[in-house]
Amino acid sequence: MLRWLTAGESHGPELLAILEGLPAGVPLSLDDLRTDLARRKLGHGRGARMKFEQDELTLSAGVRHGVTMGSPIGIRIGNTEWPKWVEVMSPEPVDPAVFDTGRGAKLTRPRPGHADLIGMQKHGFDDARPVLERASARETAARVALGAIAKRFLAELGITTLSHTLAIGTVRVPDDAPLPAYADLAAIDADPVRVFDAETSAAAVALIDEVRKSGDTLGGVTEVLVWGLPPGIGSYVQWDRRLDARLAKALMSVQAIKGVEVGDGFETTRRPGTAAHDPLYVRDGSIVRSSDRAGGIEGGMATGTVLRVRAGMKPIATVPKALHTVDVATGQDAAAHHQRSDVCAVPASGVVVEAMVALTIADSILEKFGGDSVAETKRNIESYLESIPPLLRTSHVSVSESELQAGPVDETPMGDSLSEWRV
Ligand SMILES: Cc1cc2nc3c(=O)[nH]c(=O)nc-3n(C[C@H](O)[C@H](O)[C@H](O)COP(=O)(O)O)c2cc1C
Ligand SMILES: C=C(O[C@@H]1CC(C(=O)O)=C[C@@H](OP(=O)(O)O)[C@H]1O)C(=O)O
Repeated sequence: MLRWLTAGESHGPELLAILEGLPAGVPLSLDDLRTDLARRKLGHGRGARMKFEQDELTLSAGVRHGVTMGSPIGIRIGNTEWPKWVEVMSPEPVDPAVFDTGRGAKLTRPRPGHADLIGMQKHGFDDARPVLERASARETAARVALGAIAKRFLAELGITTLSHTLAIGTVRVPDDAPLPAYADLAAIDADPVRVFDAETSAAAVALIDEVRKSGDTLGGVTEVLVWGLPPGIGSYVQWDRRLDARLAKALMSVQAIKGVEVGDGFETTRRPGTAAHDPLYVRDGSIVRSSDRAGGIEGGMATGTVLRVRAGMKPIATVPKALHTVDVATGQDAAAHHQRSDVCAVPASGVVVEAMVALTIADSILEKFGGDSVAETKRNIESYLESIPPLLRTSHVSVSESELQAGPVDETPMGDSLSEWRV
């Protein structure tokens, strides 16, 4: 079992994270984590803080000479903004005058859509500061660092993960646009909004600029793709073992994510059964699917084809054209608290969602295959794949109906396709 926790406030000294249960023998460098931390800060529409705050990374435990040891991994990400917040966020009591003006002034005009008001009710605060400090998506830096480790482990098993932006506000990648391949990751990261379609990207950038000028904010949709999964991780036998349920929980836990779809998701509900599923055929010695509508999960288990999940993010709640609220210090109508903030963080949310998918998949892999070293996990996967009876073996690549019809009559004996697996 893999487990992980984070701690830390948005303007505190640092974020902390612990990852426990990762096998020994996973090669891991600080640069693996730094690369993903840098990806999370990018995206047209991010606020000023992304430009001046650095993520000061330390790997404090669990890694020796560039390889995991099987012990808990400890991560520290220093907030370089901390010197400005030492008094406001001090763990020791400070002069109460700090709370009269400036940074320390009490926040009593809760932002609709953020955690401010309910957090104050729940914890008995007369100031939204302690709420927003932890509700803030600054915490996602810690999750992305954890996810980078999970991805490194998965890469050792031949499993690769990619995220990309599908929609920003009303601008959306056309339904018939081709899916990106893992090789397209660098191009996606180089795009200002992480969209794998030049026309859609330009339209999304223009929309963000327009919305920024009008003092508004935007949400959107991201998609994560995972290649190389062994079939059968997850389970149909109990609600909390289902892979789709675990992914939905992981994705919904990301700040501002309001919806999750697996495969064609809600679109599937509008189709008849004959056009909603992925029919099976025999091709080149194994069972192939003629489409990928299910997104690589059937009955709560990975099918072994590409996994495809989507996360929908609501628009940023700190709207510059401030929303109507109430000043809870006076009981009067007011405009919601607003300082700097992101206009659109959908590209960054994709990197966060990708991290949560990687952690969830790594956990499911370890649940089925175990292993105290990555070599042991690998062996267990290989022997499981070997044990699948020839007539039950499936291909991890789908082939379209038209290709299947055009193709030659298949003479390959069933079960000869195991070499396709990249473990
Ligand atoms: C990467 C990322 C960046 C975000 N940046 C901001 C921001 O600058 N301002 C803001 O008000 N909300 C921002 N949010 C969203 C808030 O964290 C979120 O709206 C808040 O936690 C309440 O949403 P919830 O109801 O889903 O928890 C961001 C979210 C993510 C994932
Ligand atoms: C700091 C990060 O995101 C922050 C997430 C966030 C929020 O309310 O979620 C609000 C903003 O913080 P601030 O109000 O201090 O400008 C973002 O900058 C980050 O992603 O590293």
